[in-house]
Amino acid sequence: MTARTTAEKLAELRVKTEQARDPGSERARARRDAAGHTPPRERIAELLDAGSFVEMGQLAKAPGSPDNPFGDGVVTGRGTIDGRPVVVYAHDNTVFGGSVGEGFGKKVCAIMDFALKVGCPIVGINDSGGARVQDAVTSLAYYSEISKRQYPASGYIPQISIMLGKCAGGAVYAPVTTDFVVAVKDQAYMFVTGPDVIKQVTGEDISMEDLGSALQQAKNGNVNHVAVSEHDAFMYVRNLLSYLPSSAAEKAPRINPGLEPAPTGSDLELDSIIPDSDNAAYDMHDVLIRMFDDGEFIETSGQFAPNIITGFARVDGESVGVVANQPLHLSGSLDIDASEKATRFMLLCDAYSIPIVYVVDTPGYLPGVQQEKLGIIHRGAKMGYAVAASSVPKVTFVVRKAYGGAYAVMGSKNLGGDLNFAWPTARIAVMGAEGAVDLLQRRQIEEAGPEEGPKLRKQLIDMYNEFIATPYSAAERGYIDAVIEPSQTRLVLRGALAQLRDKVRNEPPRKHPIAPL
Ligand SMILES: CC(=O)SCCNC(=O)CCNC(=O)[C@H](O)C(C)(C)COP(=O)(O)OP(=O)(O)OC[C@H]1O[C@@H](n2cnc3c(N)ncnc32)[C@H](O)[C@@H]1OP(=O)(O)O
Repeated sequence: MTARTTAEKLAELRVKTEQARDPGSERARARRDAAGHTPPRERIAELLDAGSFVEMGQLAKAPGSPDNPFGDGVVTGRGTIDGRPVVVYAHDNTVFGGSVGEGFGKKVCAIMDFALKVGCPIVGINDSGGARVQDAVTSLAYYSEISKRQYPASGYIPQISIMLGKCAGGAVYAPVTTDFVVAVKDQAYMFVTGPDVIKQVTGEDISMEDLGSALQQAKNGNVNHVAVSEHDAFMYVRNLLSYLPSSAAEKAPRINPGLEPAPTGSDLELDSIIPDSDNAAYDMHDVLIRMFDDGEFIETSGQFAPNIITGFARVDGESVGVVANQPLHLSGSLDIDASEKATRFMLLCDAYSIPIVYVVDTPGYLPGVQQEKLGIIHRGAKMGYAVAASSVPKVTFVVRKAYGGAYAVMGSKNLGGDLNFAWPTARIAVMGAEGAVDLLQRRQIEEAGPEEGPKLRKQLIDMYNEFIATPYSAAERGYIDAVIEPSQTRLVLRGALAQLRDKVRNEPPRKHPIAPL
């Protein structure tokens, strides 16, 4: 064979690179274009800083046939978001349906190893049918290899999944093992097995929409955020990453510190935000946007357990995680879903050294047969575990009700809150006035007769609210550090977190604690 010239070798490289650019079959690409979906490299380009993407493994192929397409169903590489390094992969649905084969698996494992080495986030853009059926055990082996790497990555480098297509099997299990899952409405579908397999196995008829739409999966907690378009998903993830450190060895970036150092008109509005009536609802978001820098709050898992709000904001430029009750849903009570949502969020904040701010207005854990049957005892207990387990600075504001066990797990000082404040509108007690009076003074009320009984009950309720369920009995005992005017909240929080910046907690020597049942 004659030696080829340098020019010929360069030409060969150009041909291969061109073939690798969009390597799916014409039919598969036409199907993608007709669905209005974008190719993986365009998706990556939109997510990352312009021109920052450097591809790794572009010429990888599945073994077996020289005709196998380049890339093997996934595009992998590195780039930057807001100038900070990230590793990224995007499934190529036009090659074996974006399923995981040997070349694919090796590429994803290689960039995961790379991210672990340099300590930077991994963002996965998912559009895949899961394990490659024709590859049998090889694809299962590589899914396991990927999962194995998710473990050391967990809590060390942020892992984020963006769902942009119909994803099944491992292509949903791997994403839910990451820190955040973002799915696009009317485009992303997630299920362990699709409608056809379900029909075959159980005989149940269900549409793709009802089974696995982004909205459906957001309601059960599989998805943290539903985006309205691919672009929206990428912008959400860029924003989300700005609240997180590149790795647990670093701090999240401090952005625009020093904003509004004196009370503002928006602060003053907090003084009239709590309704006079105990049972009137209000939107906790209206409180939150007045507590943090620039009125910005990025919510996570908004559609799952909306009775508790979780998300990120900034205080004097520093990232904080927020856990707040939402009186608009279930009166802000804690049910199983709320407990699991808040638990996961607190442990995530703790892993990335992000302080936690609690904003409390909850009548307690949700009573009910269904909740008990589903195990609220052990599932609800997780929340207390997470508060105690989190060693990051924790600052709590009780704005209205803090009743029963929910008082304890919403960042109480007794369970590990570092600095705890209450508004004068706070009611801190074992239970609400009605319940307490009916439990303790039932006989007295009955003896007063049908005329006087209800009047006496009302008097006792008023007395309980006036003298017992107040922030002052907690302040007297040191469980509340100060009762503050609501309009002071933003600046008090700023001062509290500045004081707690160097907080350290020494852990006892052990391998790891064990979460409640
Ligand atoms: C550990 C695990 O992951 S186990 C789970 C294994 N995966 C599965 O059971 C899912 C199998 N796939 C499916 O159910 C469907 O393909 C869906 C729901 C994901 C997508 O459905 P549709 O959008 O209708 O796409 P369609 O079924 O036509 O698939 C598109 C192409 O991808 C291929 N493909 C999809 N999934 C896979 C897969 N897992 N392995 C290999 N090829 C696949 C299809 O054969 C098809 O190829 P073609 O273009 O040569 O015809």
